[in-house]
Amino acid sequence: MKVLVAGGAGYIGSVTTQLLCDEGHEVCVFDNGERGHRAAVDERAAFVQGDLRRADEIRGAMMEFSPDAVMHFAAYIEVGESMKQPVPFFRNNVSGGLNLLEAVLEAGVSKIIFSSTCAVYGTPERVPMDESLPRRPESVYGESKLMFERMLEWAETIHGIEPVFLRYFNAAGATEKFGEAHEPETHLIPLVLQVPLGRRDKIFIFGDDYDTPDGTCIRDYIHIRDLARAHLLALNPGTRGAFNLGNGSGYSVREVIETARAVTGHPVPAEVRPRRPGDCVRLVADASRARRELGWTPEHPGLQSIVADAWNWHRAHPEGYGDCD
Ligand SMILES: NC(=O)c1ccc[n+]([C@@H]2O[C@H](COP(=O)([O-])OP(=O)(O)OC[C@H]3O[C@@H](n4cnc5c(N)ncnc54)[C@H](O)[C@@H]3O)[C@@H](O)[C@H]2O)c1
Ligand SMILES: O=c1ccn([C@@H]2O[C@H](COP(=O)(O)OP(=O)(O)O[C@H]3O[C@H](CO)[C@H](O)[C@H](O)[C@H]3O)[C@@H](O)[C@H]2O)c(=O)[nH]1
Repeated sequence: MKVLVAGGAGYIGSVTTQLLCDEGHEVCVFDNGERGHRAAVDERAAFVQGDLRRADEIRGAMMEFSPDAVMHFAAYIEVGESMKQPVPFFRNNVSGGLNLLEAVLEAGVSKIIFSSTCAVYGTPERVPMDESLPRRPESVYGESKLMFERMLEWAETIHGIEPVFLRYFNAAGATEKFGEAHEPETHLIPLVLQVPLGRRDKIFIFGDDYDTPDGTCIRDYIHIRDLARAHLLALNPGTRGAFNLGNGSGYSVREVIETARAVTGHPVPAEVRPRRPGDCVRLVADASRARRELGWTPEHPGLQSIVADAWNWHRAHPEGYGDCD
């Protein structure tokens, strides 16, 4: 298939592009390079530098490439930043998304696979979390993702497109070629690994007084290879709707740090700091629907292998992609 990957120079988009190319799909990455890296675009894919907030740029790329399907990763992603700067988030994630949707409809593409998030649920009423939970985001980031889900739902009703919402839990890990290089980095696993890399002295634990066995927050870390595979499965005709993507196992912040110690052989000093505003105590996926309807089974569910893959990539790329953006 011909697949246009918006945001394909970023962390999850780069690995998905790699897997699409491995499977023989023809890929065009559309990315403005603001938060991604040219070096993260698989050399087998075409690359168009463009910004979703410029309707003509995405329309031009869509018309020129004429894809069978679109994958939409391009967004601002950091919850804390969204609570300080809501307007740029809505501008990018909602208005940029709308430009993409308009171009999709104009080009007659029916399949769009959207990178959504467990943040659309807000604090869950129950854990593990399935797709029937109410969507009540508690951040601008989550709200912006929900707004785009709703736009796609209306486009499905009115225009008959086939939207797929893949609601990721915590993306982690790497392939040999591509890994996580956000600037600034806020995610736990790459930050922990910066300690053995000699780039920071210690890791801060944001709160150890939560109602969990060791007092620290629990997350469901999912390997990006598994996330990328879900995108390929979602290309199947007829697949539509929302799918939670996680392993269904929760690990605490302390368990992640312990795992990093075991993987790297470094003592990784840790210091407890106050809670980070907006953190939920426990987010764990019930991904039964993805297993049942996509035929998706995570192949790298163990935290140890997720952290080991991230560590191998960071060791090989201590400066990330080295483009210092
Ligand atoms: N990383 C996670 O744990 C996680 C969890 C849940 C959902 N998600 C979602 O997955 C998607 C990918 O996340 P990621 O970690 O790979 O993020 P990322 O920042 O690494 O990648 C996003 C890419 O989109 C590009 N981009 C952003 N705005 C753009 C625009 N207006 N026009 C063109 N390109 C633009 C950036 O340059 C970057 O290459 C995001 O939509 C994010 O909300 C991520
Ligand atoms: O230096 C750090 C960094 C993180 N944490 C803790 O580690 C856990 C995981 O934090 P991350 O920042 O790695 O991930 P989040 O769960 O906050 O964020 C994830 O889920 C969000 C939605 O809730 C967004 O989708 C986001 O992009 C995605 O990575 C949290 O309890 C956080 O407080 C620390 O203790 N120290």
